Amino acid sequence: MTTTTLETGLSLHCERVGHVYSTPTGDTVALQDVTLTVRAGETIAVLGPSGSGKSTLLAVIAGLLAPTSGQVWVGGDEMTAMSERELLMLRAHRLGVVVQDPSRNLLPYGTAEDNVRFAQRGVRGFRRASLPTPAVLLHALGLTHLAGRAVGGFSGGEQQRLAVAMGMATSPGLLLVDEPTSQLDKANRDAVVELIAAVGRQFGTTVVVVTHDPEVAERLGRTITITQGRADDETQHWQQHVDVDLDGRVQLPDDVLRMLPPGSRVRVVRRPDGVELVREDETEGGR
Ligand SMILES: Nc1ncnc2c1ncn2[C@@H]1O[C@H](COP(=O)(O)OP(=O)(O)OP(=O)(O)O)[C@@H](O)[C@H]1O
Repeated sequence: MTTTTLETGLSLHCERVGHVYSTPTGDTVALQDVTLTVRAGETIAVLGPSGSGKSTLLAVIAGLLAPTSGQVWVGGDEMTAMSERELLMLRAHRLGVVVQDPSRNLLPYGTAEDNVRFAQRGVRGFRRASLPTPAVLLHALGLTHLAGRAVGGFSGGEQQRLAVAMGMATSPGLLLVDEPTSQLDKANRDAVVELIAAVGRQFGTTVVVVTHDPEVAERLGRTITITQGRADDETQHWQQHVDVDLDGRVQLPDDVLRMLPPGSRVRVVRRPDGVELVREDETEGGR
């Protein structure tokens, strides 16, 4: 039987992650209580304005920055409990990072193929044999026709696509991409976003894309919004803790109150493990 050592998508979970930058002029709270979950193989966008904490969050998930509070799990392993050596191994073999500004990811005098090969240089032994070849990666990013061309002359969109190919070169389980479209026109932006989503699907990779552009986020499926260091992960809303006060009252979360406005009538359905609140429509009200 042939066994494959290729990484399949890794799940990601951040639990109450916070980060404070301490400088001689004072502290900046960049992240506060960020809790989010990304399923294995899922592609998501982290959307937020400049200064909201997106790059800090990406650096924490990439293991490049230790959060000042909270925990991060990648593929079920607690990253925030790892030694430097373990983190190094995780970054080398299981994570792919594409930093902002594509040229910072590339060697300008090499060809596209050289660049991908260079990104694979650290992978040795039996794992090396199971990596996708430069030709396969360049094809996945629509760059086959440029494989032998020096990347110094590439357009912005071509450089960005190659940067993604390099991020995927070690066959990571989790690909982190920082602002992949900030320097592109609309047509190139849409093409790059579509290709990022497509390589995620093709290789089963979990992909997190940081962007300030709502149209980019929209094209990537699920969006986690980050504002002033706080993340709003809509999937977390499905499970939220509320307290029953001493008089037996419960303060419902705002989004639930929009479904069940104050004064509305609800049916309380008893379940073995709790209760369910079901809105009674006007027509059902008298039943
Ligand atoms: N090395 C640092 N030292 C001090 N403060 C920092 C540092 N890096 C970021 N910050 C501050 O932390 C906050 C979050 O910055 P971050 O770069 O994570 O935001 P961002 O959403 O990625 O912004 P941008 O899109 O402009 O890169 C900002 O107030 C920023 O000024």
